[in-house]
Amino acid sequence: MKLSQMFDNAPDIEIGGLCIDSRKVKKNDMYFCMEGMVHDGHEFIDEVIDKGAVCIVHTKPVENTRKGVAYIKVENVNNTLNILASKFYGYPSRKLKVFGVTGTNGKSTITSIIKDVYSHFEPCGYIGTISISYGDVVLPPSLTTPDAILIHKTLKDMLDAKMKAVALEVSSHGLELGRVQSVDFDVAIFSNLTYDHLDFHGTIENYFEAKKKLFTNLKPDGVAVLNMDDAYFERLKEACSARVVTYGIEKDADYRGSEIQIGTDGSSFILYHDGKEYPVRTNLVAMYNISNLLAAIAAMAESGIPLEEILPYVNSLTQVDGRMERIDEGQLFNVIVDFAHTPDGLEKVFEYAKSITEEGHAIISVFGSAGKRDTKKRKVFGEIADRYCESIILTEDDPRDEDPRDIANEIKSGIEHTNNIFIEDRYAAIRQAIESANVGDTVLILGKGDEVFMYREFGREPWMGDNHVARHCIRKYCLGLEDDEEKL
Ligand SMILES: CC(=O)N[C@H]1[C@@H](OP(=O)(O)OP(=O)(O)OC[C@H]2O[C@@H](n3ccc(=O)[nH]c3=O)[C@H](O)[C@@H]2O)O[C@H](CO)[C@@H](O)[C@@H]1O[C@H](C)C(=O)N[C@@H](C)C(=O)N[C@H](CCC(=O)O)C(=O)O
Ligand SMILES: Nc1ncnc2c1ncn2[C@@H]1O[C@H](COP(=O)(O)OP(=O)(O)OP(=O)(O)O)[C@@H](O)[C@H]1O
Repeated sequence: MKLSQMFDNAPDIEIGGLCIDSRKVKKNDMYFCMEGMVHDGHEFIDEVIDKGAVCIVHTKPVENTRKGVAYIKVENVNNTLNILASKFYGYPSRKLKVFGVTGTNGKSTITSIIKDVYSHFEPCGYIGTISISYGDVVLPPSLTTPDAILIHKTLKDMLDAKMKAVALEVSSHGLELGRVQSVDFDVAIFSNLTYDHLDFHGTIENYFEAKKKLFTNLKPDGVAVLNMDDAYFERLKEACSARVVTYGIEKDADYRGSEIQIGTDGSSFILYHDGKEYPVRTNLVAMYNISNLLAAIAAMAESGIPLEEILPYVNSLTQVDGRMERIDEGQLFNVIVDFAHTPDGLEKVFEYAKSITEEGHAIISVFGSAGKRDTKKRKVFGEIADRYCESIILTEDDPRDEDPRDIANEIKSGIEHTNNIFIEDRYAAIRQAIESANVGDTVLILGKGDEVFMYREFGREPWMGDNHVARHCIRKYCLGLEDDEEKL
């Protein structure tokens, strides 16, 4: 695209690509000087020109301008980036049905359900914590919500691959840092808001204000799908200029789940909508997943897919890796791997574990808490686990440059009654939990979900994955089966 098509009175330079990171700049790129928390993009102007950038978008004065390079001074680099990223890739979000999901917990689950079910009607892609995926393409995730350039580029690639819709996870960081400003959302879904990310947002009020942006920026003919059971429902509803549709379990929502039966391998409930009753059977378990499912059902139904056609598919949903993932190798106790890493997530998973563990049997949990992230939640994790568990094994979870033992001690400060030990090595901790389980017990391995890396002081190190380790330990140490450790 020519620079003159982007800005009035700009020279006719051909722009090959857009870039916000000097380390990734290519010849003929346009570089946007973003001011971040650590660096100021203006620092890298010379470097990017040396690498072949032909246009610099900036706010601060630039000394030593160079011939053959266009300098575009703007009021706000991020706003310009968002407008141009969408334009450069041909406004792809306007041509796709875009489902945006935000909330503290449940984003990956709700988007995965939408991608899974909606794909039976029209090809649907996914962008989020787990991956970027569409058609046969599965790419590793960048961030939960990537930067504006990657989002619009990916949406264009999805269009080229004949996708008609996309389910996009929208994190509070993504909203606060303006990564989705020019995404044309059709449906905005809210799961819940509880304590998280206060290291970044400072206060829960700021955190709410960030989440709210998805709804205040929603186009008037869009649909906001809101959780009526959540404490922030009323405030969010007031902030919406688009049509609001509600879902819930406790309140009389537009899509209401009731008479809910939760089992170990599936659940059932009655869906009440528009004066009609629909019996629903799903392979999802845990009460919070019924809420996630209702959100996804409401979003798809409001997009024009009849409920009668959606519901048959919710009993064979693809397992979302590491989210309430049941590990069953034929052992006589429950093993669940889950991504719970917020107080509310932990509480909900323990509630479910309690509901499936008969009186007289134990809940054994293995978890830690991430280094250099939201340190206040550590003690709270201890307090929650203390209320539900018979045994707690504290271990490493993305320690970064903190000592996992110190993190464990902070968690320990919330544990008053329950037996607990610290085993630094996560593999050894999982093995210990599995070897100590008796018939009828429930082992919960929490915090890392499907992640196959561990953040240490030097960066990411490969991690075998909680689900693989759990499966291996059950086979090897409980069932006495041969298990190829190479496969881990
Ligand atoms: C807190 C946060 O979100 N930080 C994001 C932010 O970083 P920053 O402000 O520190 O950027 P910076 O390093 O100061 O750099 C400023 C600018 O200079 C550029 N730069 C920097 C260095 C250099 O050598 N050359 C260069 O051009 C950078 O590309 C950037 O454009 O802008 C960067 C560029 O877009 C992001 O990569 C970075 O995400 C970091 C990696 C991150 O870990 N973010 C996490 C916390 C995040 O966003 N998480 C949410 C989900 C959270 C959840 O729900 O769990 C997500 O959506 O993934
Ligand atoms: N509706 C919900 N209410 C409370 N907790 C939930 C809910 N849905 C999921 N969880 C918990 O949160 C964990 C993460 O779920 P999920 O990945 O769907 O959320 P997320 O919002 O995408 O989180 P992240 O962005 O950190 O990946 C689950 O493993 C579960 O423990």
